[in-house]
Amino acid sequence: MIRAENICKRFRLYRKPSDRLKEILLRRSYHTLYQALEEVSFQVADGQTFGIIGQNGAGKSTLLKILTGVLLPDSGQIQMSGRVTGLLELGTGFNMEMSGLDNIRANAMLLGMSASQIAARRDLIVDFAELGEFIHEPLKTYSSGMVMRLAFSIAIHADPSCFVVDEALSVGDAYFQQKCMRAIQDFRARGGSILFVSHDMSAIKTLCDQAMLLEDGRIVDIGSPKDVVDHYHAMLLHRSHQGDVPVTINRPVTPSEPEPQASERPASPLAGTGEVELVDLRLADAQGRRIEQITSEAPLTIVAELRARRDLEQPHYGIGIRNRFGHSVFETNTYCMGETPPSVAAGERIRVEWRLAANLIKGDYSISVGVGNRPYGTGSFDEILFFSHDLAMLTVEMDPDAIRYDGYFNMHPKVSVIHEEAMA
Ligand SMILES: Nc1ncnc2c1ncn2[C@@H]1O[C@H](COP(=O)(O)OP(=O)(O)OP(=O)(O)O)[C@@H](O)[C@H]1O
Repeated sequence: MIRAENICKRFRLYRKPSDRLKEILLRRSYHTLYQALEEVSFQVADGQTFGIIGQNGAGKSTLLKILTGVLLPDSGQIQMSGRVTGLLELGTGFNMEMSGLDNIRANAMLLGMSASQIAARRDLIVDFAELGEFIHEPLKTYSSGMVMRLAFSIAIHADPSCFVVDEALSVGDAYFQQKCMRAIQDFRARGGSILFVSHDMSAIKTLCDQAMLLEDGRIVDIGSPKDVVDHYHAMLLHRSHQGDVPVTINRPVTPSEPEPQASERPASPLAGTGEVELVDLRLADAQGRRIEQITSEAPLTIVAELRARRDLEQPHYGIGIRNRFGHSVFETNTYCMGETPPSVAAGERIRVEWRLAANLIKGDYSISVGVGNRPYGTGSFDEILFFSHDLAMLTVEMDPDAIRYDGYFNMHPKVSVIHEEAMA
């Protein structure tokens, strides 16, 4: 278990390296203070996977360094039931002049392992790292992938109660990454907890039990991974928006407020300028009847009725379908489809009809809707006027006449089986 309460960390920033020396010699302040973490509190139960997300510079690495003991917080309390290990900055605590074997000894001691524990684990660490004869060579002769192998092997064999999984893992080759993932899954199955820091939002939603969103060193949201990732996406839209009217994120939950009951909680953050209003969203079958359930493979129509409160010179309309894990199974928009919808005048009402084949596997899906203006690049917009997930639900039932399959979609396969005598 990890309980972090009101963690604060400030860094001194110097304009020039020589200012540090001047500060000591002249006993005058030559620095400014940068608040990297402010009042960060959270809890990770044993066996839980806790995701930490946020943009570059949000404070994720600083928090991990504090949890692993690499940095001390300025204030705040941390309670944990054992040690937290992970890769962090590769080679923290490694001596590049020493051999792999000597580094195992030194690094394991830094992690708090006793001499007898190190002796007992040494062969396991060496075998897992698969460095062959390089284990006797100085680390300066290693590639970054080889350093990562050694660092991971030590960290996972150091009997942590919590393991940090972050982007440093991606330094390893595909074979070793898979091996690491299996070791992490075994660790979790034995009741270990995991702090997972990633920019891969699908992985956060799939792997984590809870997630926390950091922004400028503060917690912006904490809760179910799907909600927190949605909040993060809304924040990114907010950032990319160029229009005169700012995007607001309609998500009133903050960590200091009591968590609302699930039924009271807004389904997903609604991001937008308020200049386009969603009047109605309905799902219809081939006969145009309003539905909430459909048979796989049947034609589906999604109708979004919108009202513009201002002129939109280059409007585009988007649609998204997500499965119950919040994974996008399909999303597109009129810009990405090469369409050029007509401009819209203030006060005008628009009906956007999407006709799709619902060739999805049996399950529950949610519908997302977006409206942007002035597209650029491969699918970005200068202005995000409306964007929200989970606005309607759709249940897909299996078509009894369709093939049986697993995965997300029926890709309508055709197959040929050719015997040797018939091969060219
Ligand atoms: N030793 C340091 N001295 C001064 N400032 C620092 C130091 N370490 C981090 N910072 C600053 O603290 C802020 C948070 O940095 P941190 O590395 O924790 O962010 P992050 O969320 O991990 O970002 P990224 O996703 O890019 O890894 C940044 O603005 C960074 O410049």
